[in-house]
Amino acid sequence: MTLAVRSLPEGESTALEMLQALQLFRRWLREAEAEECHDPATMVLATATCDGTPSARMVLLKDCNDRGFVFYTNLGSRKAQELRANPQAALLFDWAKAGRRVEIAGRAEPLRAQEADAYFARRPALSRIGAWASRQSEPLGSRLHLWLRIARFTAIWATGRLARPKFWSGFRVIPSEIRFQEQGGPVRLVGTDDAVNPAGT
Ligand SMILES: Cc1cc2nc3c(=O)[nH]c(=O)nc-3n(C[C@H](O)[C@H](O)[C@H](O)COP(=O)(O)O)c2cc1C
Repeated sequence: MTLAVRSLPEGESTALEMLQALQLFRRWLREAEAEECHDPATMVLATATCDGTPSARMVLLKDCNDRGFVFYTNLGSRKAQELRANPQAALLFDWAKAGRRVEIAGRAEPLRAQEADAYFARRPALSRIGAWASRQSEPLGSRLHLWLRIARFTAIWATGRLARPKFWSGFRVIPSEIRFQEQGGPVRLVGTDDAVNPAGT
């Protein structure tokens, strides 16, 4: 049973409503961090080609502020190529233990280089090496080839020169609609009176 859904269709939502929805999302994410066995920042990202052929995959949410939802990827990947051609995207968070789901639709914008640089610099060394070594969405020639690339970039990292590759960056999904769903258990209010309709709509 869906207990609470808040839908904010483009054109009908006010900026204030969207800020409240983003606040509620961050609260649910914090609560999921305490409850879920899997990483609650895991989300499904759906994209589509210009002719509407869809595709979906898991990615990790790396930031959510009042401007939207940020993830990082290889810019040669299928998802990045599709988003550059068609910025419409959908995200889905599934927090099974809490019986909560959040569905988001919006437009993906590439991050500015400075923001991606700052995030890349904060990543653990192995993740930075992985970003250089991985040719995402391309068939892996052989494991040996991948290991050789990892060894090569580990050696470069050891000299302290592993800046963000130009082919790796992030996108921010700016939401036009956020739908909150809560299932099962006792009815509980899941947001401010304005942000969420507990009766479900
Ligand atoms: C739990 C999980 C988290 C993932 N997070 C990311 C991520 O943040 N960025 C990314 O590019 N790929 C991530 N991946 C890999 C993608 O799901 C996907 O296989 C890869 O990015 C290629 O996708 P594409 O060819 O559709 O672009 C993740 C996979 C899993 C299972």
